Amino acid sequence: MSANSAAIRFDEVTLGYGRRPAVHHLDGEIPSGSLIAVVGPNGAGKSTLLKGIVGTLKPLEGHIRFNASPGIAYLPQAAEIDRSFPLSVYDLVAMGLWSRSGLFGGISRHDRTKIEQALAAVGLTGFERRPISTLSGGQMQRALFARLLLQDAPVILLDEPFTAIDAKTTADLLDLVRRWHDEARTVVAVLHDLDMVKRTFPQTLLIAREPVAWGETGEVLSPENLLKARRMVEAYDPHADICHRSVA
Ligand SMILES: Nc1ncnc2c1ncn2[C@@H]1O[C@H](COP(=O)(O)OP(=O)(O)OP(=O)(O)O)[C@@H](O)[C@H]1O
Repeated sequence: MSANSAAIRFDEVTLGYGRRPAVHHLDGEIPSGSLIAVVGPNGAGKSTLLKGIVGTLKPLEGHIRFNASPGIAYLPQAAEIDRSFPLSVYDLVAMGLWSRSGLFGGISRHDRTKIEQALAAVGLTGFERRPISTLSGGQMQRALFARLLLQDAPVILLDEPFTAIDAKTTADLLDLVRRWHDEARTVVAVLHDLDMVKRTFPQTLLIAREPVAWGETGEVLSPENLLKARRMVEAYDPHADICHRSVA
């Protein structure tokens, strides 16, 4: 992927449920290799945006386009992950290889080494046989990051990856995010901790059912923009139909 090309391009995208738009007037691009935070009030449409990028939600209007062969690794919000599923930590992490080896491709010696390395990278060596239902929230998030490591995708989407995660685990996992950025992967993370965003994410998209500001984090997270975003979400009509406002 070339340095300044768009990893993801939005053409006047509307995303929603049924015919109700949740995010609209999304027009712009995320350059390849970006480390970008998506922030906004509750209900602003952040998770909806990630689902649109992953493809689990088809745009009601407009198009989302990718640089050739996107390859997306996606970490949903913790609440959306079923931890009662009878799966060991090892098998959960090994699932990261499926996109390339296929479900029945078998695990080679080389794969085993990679799985062990991923477990070591997140500090879970020794947890291989543990059922995921017995992990703490932080340990589960470490296992999910190990799976992301194995997916080896050029685009990584993280939905509130550090919510209810302690400082040590957050610091360890943020190191992996920085490593992905250094490897020129495109990382898009939904976050609520604005201090963390300012410290770690050079780019930010502030969203309130539509983009409010998009660009350098320091400029985007101004008190004026944050106030505007809050007012826009509060004023949004949840029963509104698709809006065909033209983009001037
Ligand atoms: N499956 C669904 N069906 C109908 N409406 C939905 C669905 N999922 C989300 N919505 C609505 O879409 C809007 C945007 O929700 P979304 O979860 O994307 O917001 P968010 O910015 O991620 O919020 P939070 O910070 O609270 O996680 C909300 O009004 C929400 O109620």
